[in-house]
Amino acid sequence: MSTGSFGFLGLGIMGTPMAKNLLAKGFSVTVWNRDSAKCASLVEAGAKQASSAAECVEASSITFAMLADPAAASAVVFGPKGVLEAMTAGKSYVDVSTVDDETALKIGEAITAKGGRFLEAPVSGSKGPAEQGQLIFLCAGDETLYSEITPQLDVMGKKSFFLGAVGAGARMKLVVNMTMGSMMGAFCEGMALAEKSGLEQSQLLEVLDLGAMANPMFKLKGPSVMKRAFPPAFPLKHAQKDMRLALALGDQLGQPLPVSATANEAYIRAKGAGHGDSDFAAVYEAVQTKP
Ligand SMILES: NC(=O)C1=CN([C@@H]2O[C@H](COP(=O)(O)OP(=O)(O)OC[C@H]3O[C@@H](n4cnc5c(N)ncnc54)[C@H](OP(=O)(O)O)[C@@H]3O)[C@@H](O)[C@H]2O)C=CC1
Ligand SMILES: O=CCCC(=O)O
Repeated sequence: MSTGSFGFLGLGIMGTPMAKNLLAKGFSVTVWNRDSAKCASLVEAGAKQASSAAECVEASSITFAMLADPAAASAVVFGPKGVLEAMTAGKSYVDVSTVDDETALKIGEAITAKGGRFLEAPVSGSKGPAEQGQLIFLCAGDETLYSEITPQLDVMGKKSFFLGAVGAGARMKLVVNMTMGSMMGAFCEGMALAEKSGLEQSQLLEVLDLGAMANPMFKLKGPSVMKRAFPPAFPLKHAQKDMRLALALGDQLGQPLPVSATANEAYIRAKGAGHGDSDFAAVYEAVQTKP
């Protein structure tokens, strides 16, 4: 292991391009994924492949993890042949998955109890920004580690924030995604009502894009909604997980979130109807009914 050796756990829609960007800039990267087949394109791009999360941490000074949800992030750290088995003083762990603050704290405490350093760094931005190295990192935890990995964060992203103690990154990420999920729900209702009332959805998109509500998300997802084709960039099951975690945070804090709670119902309905692996714009399927 050299000081410049990086690990990457979790090679899904986001983890794969993030790890590829590190490799493309010449960093030494060892990868692991539960389904080992997903390591192939990374190995082709120059990565070494580990046979377990523990082996990946063993081979790396700093390990990034991009995992589905709190259960996955915890399983990879605390499970058999997991991160903790190889965590020692001198090693660092950067969890870029979207989880709740309780999970981030639990993981952070376990890493530091083994002598390691911990940074949570969930990202804003989706598949395209991950491929283009344009993510936004929402970091909290060990500030020295944050400063040390600035070159790597700069390869994968366009901006990084340091928000303070562990938990603040998760909370910021959940607030952002809750806002986004509600916005997408309202947008899909607008598209459905436009169609039902005899308007052209393409004209609604144009009107929205010229006014105060213009935003990259409506512009990007509008054509998908019109075609009712939802190849996953941000899987709907993860968007619903984020709504659920944000609502739980609101509940803990006594913060009413009626708009987001209602939007969450639409995501639950879309997931139940089999759209969990589609892009989150497929929430349209839960609000659209045939004319
Ligand atoms: N897609 C997006 O636009 C964005 C996603 N995020 C967040 O990033 C994280 C990853 O998202 P994304 O890449 O889209 O998701 P994917 O569903 O594409 O990838 C999920 C990853 O988690 C792994 N995983 C799931 N469960 C387990 C488990 N029990 N044990 C070990 N590994 C597991 C999967 O492994 P396997 O391949 O074996 O199933 C896979 O590597 C999520 O927290 C998501 O909310 C954040 C910003 C944007
Ligand atoms: O967590 C996913 C965020 C998707 C995005 O920011 O576009």
